[in-house]
This record gives sequence, structure tokens and C-alpha cells, in this order.
Amino acid sequence: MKTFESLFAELSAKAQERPEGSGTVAELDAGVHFIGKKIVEEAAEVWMASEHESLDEAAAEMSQLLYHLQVMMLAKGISLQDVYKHL
Ligand SMILES: N=c1c2ncn([C@@H]3O[C@H](COP(=O)(O)OP(=O)(O)OP(=O)(O)O)[C@@H](O)[C@H]3O)c2ncn1[C@@H]1O[C@H](COP(=O)(O)O)[C@@H](O)[C@H]1O
Repeated sequence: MKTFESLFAELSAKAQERPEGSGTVAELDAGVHFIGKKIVEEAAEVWMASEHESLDEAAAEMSQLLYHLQVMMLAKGISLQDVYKHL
């Protein structure tokens, strides 16, 4: 099972190696404005799923929000430590 750290390592490698067909590479190329909109969209889906859907559906939306947050971290050159120091 992936963790926050292992997903970040996987996405960091994708950003570096830029494999064909990677959605992460496409999203990074689309830029910070596009990624920001994905974050807002997924955050709204987390809210709606948490109010109206099952626990598993809410968890799935949460995982997508975490993914898009990690893509934004990569786009901005923000490391895990940069975030963790604020927790
Ligand atoms: N965890 C994720 C992940 N979560 C969300 N997403 C993306 O976020 C989108 C949001 O999903 P939705 O179902 O809300 O999308 P939708 O609204 O139906 O479709 P969109 O129009 O928003 O794309 C998905 O279409 C994916 O493109 C993810 N894309 C990739 N990953 C993981 O990231 C890794 C690298 O992926 P690639 O870069 O694509 O190889 C892989 O291990 C994947 O499991």
C-alpha cells in the first residue's frame, strides 16, 4: 500500500524522468494555476463526499486531494520537510 511519502517519491521520479503518458507530468506542464483549480475541485469533492457519501468514497476523494497537493508541492519545489516543519 502506498503512503504519503512513497507517493511523493514516485511523483518526484515521474517529474524527473517524465515518462510518456504520465498524468503527473501533464499536470505539472499545465502549471500552478491549473493544479490550484484541481486542488479546489478535489477539496469540494471531499466536502460533498464527507456529507453525503460513504466513508470509502470520502476516503477516495481525500486521496485525490492529497495527490493534487503533492503535484503542487512538486510544481513549487516544496519538499516533504518544508511542509512537515509546519505541522
Ligand atoms: N493517486 C493518484 C491520483 N489521484 C487523482 N489523480 C488524478 O486526478 C484526477 C481526478 O480524478 P476524478 O475522478 O475526480 O477526475 P474526473 O473529474 O473524473 O476527471 P478529470 O477531468 O478531473 O481528470 C484523475 O483523473 C487523475 O488524473 C491521480 N493521478 C495519479 N495518482 C497516482 O500517481 C501515480 C503517478 O501517476 P501518473 O503520473 O499518471 O503515472 C500513480 O501511482 C497513481 O496511482
